[in-house]
Amino acid sequence: MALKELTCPSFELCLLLFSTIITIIVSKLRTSVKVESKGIVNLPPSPRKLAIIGNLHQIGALPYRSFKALSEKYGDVMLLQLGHIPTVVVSSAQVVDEIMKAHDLALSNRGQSTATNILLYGSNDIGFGNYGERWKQKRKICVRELLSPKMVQSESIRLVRKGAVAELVDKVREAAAASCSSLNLSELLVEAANNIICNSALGQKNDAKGVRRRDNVKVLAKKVMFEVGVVTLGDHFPWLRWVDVLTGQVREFKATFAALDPLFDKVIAEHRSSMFNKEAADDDDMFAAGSETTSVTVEWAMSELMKNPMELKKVQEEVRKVVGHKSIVEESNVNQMEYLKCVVKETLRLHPPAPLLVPRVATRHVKLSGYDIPAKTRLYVNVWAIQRDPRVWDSPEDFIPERHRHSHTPDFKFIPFGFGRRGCPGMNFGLASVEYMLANLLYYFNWESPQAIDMAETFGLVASKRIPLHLKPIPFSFG
Ligand code: HEM
Repeated sequence: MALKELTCPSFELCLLLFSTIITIIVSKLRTSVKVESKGIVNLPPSPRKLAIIGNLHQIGALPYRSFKALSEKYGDVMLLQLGHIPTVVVSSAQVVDEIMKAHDLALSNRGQSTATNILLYGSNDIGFGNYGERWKQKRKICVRELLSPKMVQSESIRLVRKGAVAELVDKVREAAAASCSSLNLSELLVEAANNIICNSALGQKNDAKGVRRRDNVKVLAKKVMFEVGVVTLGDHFPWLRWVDVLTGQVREFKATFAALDPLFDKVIAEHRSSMFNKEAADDDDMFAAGSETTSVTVEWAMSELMKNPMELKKVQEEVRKVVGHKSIVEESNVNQMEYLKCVVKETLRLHPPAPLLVPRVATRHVKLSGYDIPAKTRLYVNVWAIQRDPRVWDSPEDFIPERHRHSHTPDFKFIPFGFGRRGCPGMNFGLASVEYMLANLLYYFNWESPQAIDMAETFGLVASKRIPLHLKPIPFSFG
C-alpha cells in the first residue's frame, strides 16, 4: 500500500487516538504511583468507570438527580471520574458540617473551564476565581458597595426595587386588562430581576443610540449565565481542546466577551471617581448570578403555590391582611409576612437555583469522612439531594412552608445559598427582591392556570423551569 493511502485522514485520526490512549495510560500509571507512594489509599467508593470517559455516561441532563441516584448506592461521599476530572460528590448535611468545621479553607478554590476563562477575565472574578488575597479584596468591595444588609436596605436600592417591581405589576395589569389568559410570567420575572440588579449596580443610563444600558446587559447577562455553565469537550478531555475551536464553541464565548467587555469599561470609567470600584464592576457574573437565581426562585414559588391552592390561599390572606386597603405594598410590610417568608424558604428547599452550588476544588489533600481526597479533586455539594433527604426531612417531596416557621438556627440541611467562605454574598439582596416581588404578585392579583403546571426542570448553572410559567392574572379588588 502506498504511503499516501496510509496517511489518509482516518489513519491520522487513528494515530492521534492511539497516541492519546498511550499518553492517558502512562499519565494514569504515573498518577496512581504518585498516589500510592504518598500513602493515599482510602479513596471514596466509586461506580465502575469506562476507559477514557470514566463515569460520564452515568450522568444525565439533570446531574444532581443522577448524582442522587448514584449516592444512594455508593454513599454520601462518592468519587466519580468525569472525563479527566476526579470529582467527589457530597450528599449529606453531616458531611457538609464536617467540611465547614475542618476543611472550608482547603476546599475554597473553584474549578475553571474554557467558558469561565474566556468570559470572566481568565476566571479572575468573584464566582470562579481561586481563593486568595486578590479574591478576598474583590469580594469585600462587592459586599461593601452593594450586597451588605445595610446597602440592601439603603434608600437608593429600595427605590430601585420598588421601581422595577412597579413596572412588573403594571405589565401584569396591562395583560389582565387585555384579557390575557396565558401570560408568560417567567419572562416578566427575568426582566424585573435583571432591572433590579442592573439599575442598582449600573444606574439607569442609556447608550449612545438611546437604548437603555440595562437592556443590553440583560441579554448579555443571560448569555453569560448560560455559557459559564457549559462544559466543553476540551474541559473533560484536555487533549480534545482543538475540537472546541473547530465546533465554534470558543468563537461563541469570545463573541459574548467582546460584546460585554466595552460595556463594563464604560461603567468603570464613569464610576472611577464615585462609589463603585473597578474591582466590583469587573464582576459581570455577579449580574448573571444574581438575576437568574432571583427570577427562578419567584417562578418556582408561583408554580408551587398554583399546585398547592391551600397554601396559595393562606399566603394571599396574610399578604392582604398585612397590606390592608392601602393598595401599595411597602417593603417594610414584608417583614410582617412570616408565612410568605416560609413559602420562599420551602421553594428554595425544593428548588435550589444552584442545586450543586458552584463546584469547589481541593487546594491540598484532605481527609473527609475517613476518605482520602487528593489535592485538585473537584467537589460538588448536592444541595438538591441534601434538601430532599428523608433522613432529615419529613415528607421531603411535599411543599410544606409551615415546616420553616420555627427553624431559626443555621443548619446544613438547608443551604440554598451555599456555605463558608464561598457562600453566596448576595443572599440579603436576593431574598429582599424575591420576597418583595412575590408579595406584590400575590397582593394585586388572583391567579389561574390555563393548564396543569409543568414542573420539569432544565439545568445550566441554574436549575430553571423547562417550560416557562404561563398564568392568567385576575386583578384583585378590595371592593
Ligand atoms: C435567590 C437568590 C440567590 C441564590 C439562591 C443564590 C445562590 C448562590 C449559591 C448556591 C452560590 C454558590 C455558593 C457556594 O459555592 O457555597 C452563590 C454564589 C454567588 N452568588 Fe448567589 N444566589 C442568589 C442571589 C445572588 C445575588 C442577588 C447576587 C448578587 C447581586 C449573588 C452573587 C453571588 C456571587 C458573586 C457568588 C460567588 C461567591 C463566591 O464564589 O465566593 N447571588 N449564590
